[in-house]
Amino acid sequence: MTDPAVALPDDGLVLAVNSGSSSIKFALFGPGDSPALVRGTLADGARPGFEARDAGGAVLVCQSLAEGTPAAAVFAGLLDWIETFAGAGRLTAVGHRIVHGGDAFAAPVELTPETIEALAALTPLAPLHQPRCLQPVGVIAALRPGLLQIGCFDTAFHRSMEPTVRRYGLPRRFEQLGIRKFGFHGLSYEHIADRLHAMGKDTGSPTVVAHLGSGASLCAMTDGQSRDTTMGFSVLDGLPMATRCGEVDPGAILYMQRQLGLGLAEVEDILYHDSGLLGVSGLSGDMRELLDSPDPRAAEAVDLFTFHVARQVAVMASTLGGIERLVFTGGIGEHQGAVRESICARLAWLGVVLDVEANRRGGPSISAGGGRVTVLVIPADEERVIARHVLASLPR
Ligand SMILES: Nc1ncnc2c1ncn2[C@@H]1O[C@H](COP(=O)(O)OP(=O)(O)O)[C@@H](O)[C@H]1O
Ligand SMILES: CC(=O)OP(=O)(O)O
Ligand SMILES: [Mg+2]
Repeated sequence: MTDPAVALPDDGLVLAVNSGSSSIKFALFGPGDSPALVRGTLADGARPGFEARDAGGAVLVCQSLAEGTPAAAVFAGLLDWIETFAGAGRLTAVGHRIVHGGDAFAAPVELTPETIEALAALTPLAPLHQPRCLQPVGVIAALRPGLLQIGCFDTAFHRSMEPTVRRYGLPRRFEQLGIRKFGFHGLSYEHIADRLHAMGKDTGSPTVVAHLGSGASLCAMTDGQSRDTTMGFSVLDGLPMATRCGEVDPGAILYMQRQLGLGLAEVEDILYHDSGLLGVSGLSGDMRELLDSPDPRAAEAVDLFTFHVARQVAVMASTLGGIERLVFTGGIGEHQGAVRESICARLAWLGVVLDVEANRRGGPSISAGGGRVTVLVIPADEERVIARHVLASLPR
């Protein structure tokens, strides 16, 4: 991107906003590649407000607002709090996770009216996510005109995938019309690649990273680059997720429409909002609630999830020609030892052997000595990658 006309002062701060399907996470960073000073979550809708904690996890602020408070008021509260907490004028730039960069956006970009319009035009490619990512950009632009905002793309990390990996078995003309695998969760995978490098790990080793959160996908990685991923043209493909279906025979979708008479909007709603863990259990899309439930349908939904994760790990290993390392990240990957355990049990044939005690403690290394595959748990930190991209784009 062209250099924005803003430099980061020595006491400048960058706000990173990570808008996901089930949460908006944020973090504040100072200059240099150091951990966040403040982390928090923000919500609009039924329970609007925000909460922020310091680096040690102590609550700094917890602001609950009346139901129905618009997002603009919640962000206004956050920006005001940052000024009170850090001092007026220190916030120099805001970085945003933008889920879809399409073909045009391969690197972080300044969010101007023109680029925002181009990104909004990609909404049909990520109808659930793109508006959620762009809303805070518009809100902050209105609240703080002139504050530099930069977009960082989930899709960008996967541009290293080979043409054969990206291509679907459709007539060529559809590929020319842009129907191909894009892949998502790229900022999370970039963070894992950075961490593996910083931990002194051999990044050449064939590695499969499992980002298991509300949205879930796998990435096959070597040399810090994506070689394959389970999500595709849209965020529906691959693993069953909290409310999204994952891999489904396209014939079943045609059947729903032609034979069962469901309309397009109805089918779209089912695939994005009513499928996955929620759809199969009929109870919840939240893994914590399913693991706590005595209902057999909850166990069936968890089984479907671990079955598909293990199955797709083998698919990723096939692209890489082997697997030497498996990394768990994301809310489920970091916090649900029981889910990791059943995924790893299904992968024993690949040489995955878990150290049960280490897995209970949560890692970072959770594989047993004799296994052929090193298994790690590394916390997701898309916010840090966003902040690093923002800092790299500011003139010194
Ligand atoms: N501290 C935790 N303990 C147990 N499970 C958790 C925890 N945090 C998140 N999860 C699980 O992770 C999932 C949400 O993951 P997360 O990565 O936060 O989602 P997203 O970023 O996609 O909004 C939920 O299924 C939730 O049950
Ligand atoms: C791409 C995607 O699925 O994101 P999230 O996990 O935030 O839903
Ligand atoms: Mg997330």
